[in-house]
Amino acid sequence: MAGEEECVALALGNAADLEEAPASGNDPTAAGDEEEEEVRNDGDQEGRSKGLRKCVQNLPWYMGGDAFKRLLEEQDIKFASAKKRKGKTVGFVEFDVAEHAEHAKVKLEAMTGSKGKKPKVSDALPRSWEADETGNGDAKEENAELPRDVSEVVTPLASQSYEEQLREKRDGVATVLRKFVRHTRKCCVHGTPVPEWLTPGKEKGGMACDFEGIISSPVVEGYRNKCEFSIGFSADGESVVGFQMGMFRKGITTIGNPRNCRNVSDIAKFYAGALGSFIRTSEFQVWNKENNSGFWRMLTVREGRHPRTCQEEVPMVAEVMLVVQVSPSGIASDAKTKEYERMARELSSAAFSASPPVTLTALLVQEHVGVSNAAPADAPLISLAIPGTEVSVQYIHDYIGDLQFRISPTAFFQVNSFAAEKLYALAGEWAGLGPNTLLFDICCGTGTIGLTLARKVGMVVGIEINADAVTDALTNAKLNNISNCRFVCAKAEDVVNKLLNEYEVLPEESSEDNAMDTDKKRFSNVVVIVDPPRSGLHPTVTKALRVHSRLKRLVYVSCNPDTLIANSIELCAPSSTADKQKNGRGMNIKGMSSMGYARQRMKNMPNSEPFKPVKAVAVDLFPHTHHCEMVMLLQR
Ligand SMILES: C[S@@+](CC[C@H](N)C(=O)[O-])C[C@H]1O[C@@H](n2cnc3c(N)ncnc32)[C@H](O)[C@@H]1O
Repeated sequence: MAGEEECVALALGNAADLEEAPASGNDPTAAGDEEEEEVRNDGDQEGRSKGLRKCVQNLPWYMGGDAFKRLLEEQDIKFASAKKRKGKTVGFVEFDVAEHAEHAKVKLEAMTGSKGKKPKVSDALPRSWEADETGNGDAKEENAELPRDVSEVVTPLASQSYEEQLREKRDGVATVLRKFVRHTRKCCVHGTPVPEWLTPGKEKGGMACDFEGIISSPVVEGYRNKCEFSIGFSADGESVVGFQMGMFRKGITTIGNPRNCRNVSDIAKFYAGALGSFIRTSEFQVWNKENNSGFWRMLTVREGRHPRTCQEEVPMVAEVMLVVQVSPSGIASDAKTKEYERMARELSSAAFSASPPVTLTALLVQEHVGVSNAAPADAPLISLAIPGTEVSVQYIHDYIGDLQFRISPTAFFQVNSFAAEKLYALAGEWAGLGPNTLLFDICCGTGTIGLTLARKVGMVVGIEINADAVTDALTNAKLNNISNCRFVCAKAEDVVNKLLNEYEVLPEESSEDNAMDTDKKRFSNVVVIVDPPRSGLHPTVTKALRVHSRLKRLVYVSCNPDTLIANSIELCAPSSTADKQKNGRGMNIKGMSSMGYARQRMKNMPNSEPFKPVKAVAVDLFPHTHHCEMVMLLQR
């Protein structure tokens, strides 16, 4: 999933969701696996509701240490917290006296903020239960930035017909295919010959290749098989399980009830409600994003379908996994354990007494103390016994076509299984596979793409960074009696070059009867399918693919058309005759778009035969949102 952005819209709050398009109003920058830094003043937080709380964007991060704190102290400013994500910094500061607030605002705005931008000081969005105390009137009325319902944030296209949504996404992908031409042409400097595809005629509409439009999702309501809910305060100050009402970096921390979100399933809504009811009886606090305190942080609901319910309007769900993320610091171990057991009893009782009863297959707690909800893949997972069931498991199963897939809590799986079937079938068709093909599935997750195509090829080599996903992929091969797959747990950038060169690929004409010989590692052709996270492929991977001359066919699948095009510039731009830059030195990438950066990286690309874009298509995996998957075939 592909997924995940930094796309315009808002993302789910977990690292896994970097790879997929968002379902929630969490800050996309919060979803990343990027480094985060925190400055926190653990001092007096009392009285914050009646003080003057300000949100500072573009905080001068270089002052994040002592100098900034000193300035704040001089002004008698209470510094709640600040976070740095992807170079953007947001802080919350609080004053007792309006005069101090004005004075500090002037001082802060006179500084140079992060990335050279001016700090912007605005009122932190008041929450309605604070309104009376601050004398600001009804916070909800005043706060034009806060949407009326979280569904406006999570499913911004929901008010349009599905046809209109598809048109909008199709046009968006057509636009990036035009940008592809413009940016790649800019790489043709110093007399570099311009390939024909860079001067597309009118029939191509200025696009780099044939564009086959958009494939619709077979299911458009409640299609998500995975939802990551934040736990926090609603606008009324109630503890709630739902989605963030806007971006944290805009000062929005309020959580909205997901009841009107059309992409969320009834089961996910049911469990968000059930956990919400439970935490309102808990002595432990919900997570407060402004000062990074509290216990209950997130709920992930994952669903696996019954076999053979594919393409039905309402998916029949056979298995459900719940992962509740908590921040356990400072809580005694036995108090925690008791609360986990109480939660297991409450959730299972709610599920079994619902009419009709709701499935519950696996219940886990993820303990994570970091600032962002994006827990590392190895954050401790505690499996809870579900009362009334004999065994506790840590995974669920879903189906792609007639293959069964085991899915572990942190493993990626496309969130719209029905539409994913269409996506994988198309990728396989375009890959032009045969019995002598060696297929690389780069960023393979639980092995979905490789395993669904394994019977058409000689051998599949999958590469995946998440160890649990690789264990799932190996299990999935066995579950489906597939024996010609190898799955390697590694960063693709660390192993792709070595793996590509490990197998002998003989040209078709010289191939003998035994050209496909997995023991001797000989094949007659090699094909690569890549399906990276939203950030795209690492430059080492694009370089390895480009310089591997035996690779003639590459299918790129992505939930982020921008990074797909950026990587395709590196794969398809003609080699320049100009001197190569050394190690990217001298590059000033500040504020550069992904495509601009790709053009810069082209300057380091060794001379090699470029690929040519042949055709592209969009596949709508995320109805009601701005997102879609894109597939492009590159050949040479
Ligand atoms: C969009 S998902 C695609 C997964 C799979 N193809 C599917 O459709 O289910 C991207 C996958 O890339 C993996 N990933 C992220 N960075 C990676 C890297 N540097 N090397 C290898 N895999 C990576 C993620 O863990 C995730 O499973």
